[in-house]
Amino acid sequence: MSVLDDILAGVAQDLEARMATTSLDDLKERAARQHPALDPMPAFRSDGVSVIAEVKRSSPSEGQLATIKDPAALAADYAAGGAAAISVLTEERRFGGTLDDLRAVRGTVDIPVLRKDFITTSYQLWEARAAGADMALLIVAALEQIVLESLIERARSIGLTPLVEVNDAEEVKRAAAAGADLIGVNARNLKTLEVDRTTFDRLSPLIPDTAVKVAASGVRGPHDVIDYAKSGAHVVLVGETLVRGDDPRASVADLVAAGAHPALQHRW
Ligand SMILES: O=C(O)c1ccccc1NCC(=O)[C@H](O)[C@H](O)COP(=O)(O)O
Repeated sequence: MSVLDDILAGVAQDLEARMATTSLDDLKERAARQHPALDPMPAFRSDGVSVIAEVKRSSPSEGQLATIKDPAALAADYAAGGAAAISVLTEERRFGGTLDDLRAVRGTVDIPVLRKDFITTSYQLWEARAAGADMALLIVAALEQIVLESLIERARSIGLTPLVEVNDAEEVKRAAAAGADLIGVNARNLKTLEVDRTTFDRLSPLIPDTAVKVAASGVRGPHDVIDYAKSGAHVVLVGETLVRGDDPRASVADLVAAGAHPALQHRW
């Protein structure tokens, strides 16, 4: 069993328990009471490299990373540092995240918020919107093509922007065929946990020019933002480096400043 299979099995059990206590109709009512979802794409398509800063307590690869008693305060620091969006890990068993974290972050920042989880059903998309998310992660490696296509469509229909994650050339083809326009290349192979920062450089040319390209994982500092930008990244998604540092606001600001260098302007 791969790490991803193991995570998905735990997520399915936890999902079953939530579905037994909260009906889909209830989620839809809560979603209807939320403000309309924010669109992250204009910021992602603007000049410079945007930063998605992640609230991440622990991970299968590293174990505990940071306690994060107040995810909303951390997100506020990220926003003050210039983050274009906040990613909130809501998976509990391996990442120590919750939907309450997402709700708290949503209640504090006015930039788009991503639900980072292992989504395989439309119920989880409704949970995301009901908690105030604007974006939802869809991992190609975790989904049959027909399910990927229907979740992209469902996400959009309820106002969420789907971030479609890939790790190899075949998955890029599948994401493009499914109509994804926000494609994240994860340097971390979710089956082996190996991080290979060259993955983005290899896959970037295969992503349609019309899509926003996100480089996820393994960003240790401004030099990695510059390297990813030179390979065509419009956005970087950063977790571990930010939660391990002493000053999240300054760390985000350093990444944003690196991505704003005039030599790295987008060519749409
Ligand atoms: O982070 C992990 O160990 C991990 C393991 C298995 C599935 C997903 C995992 N991480 C999710 C992510 O995609 C990262 O949190 C995100 O890209 C940020 O990465 P990093 O900056 O390296 O923390």
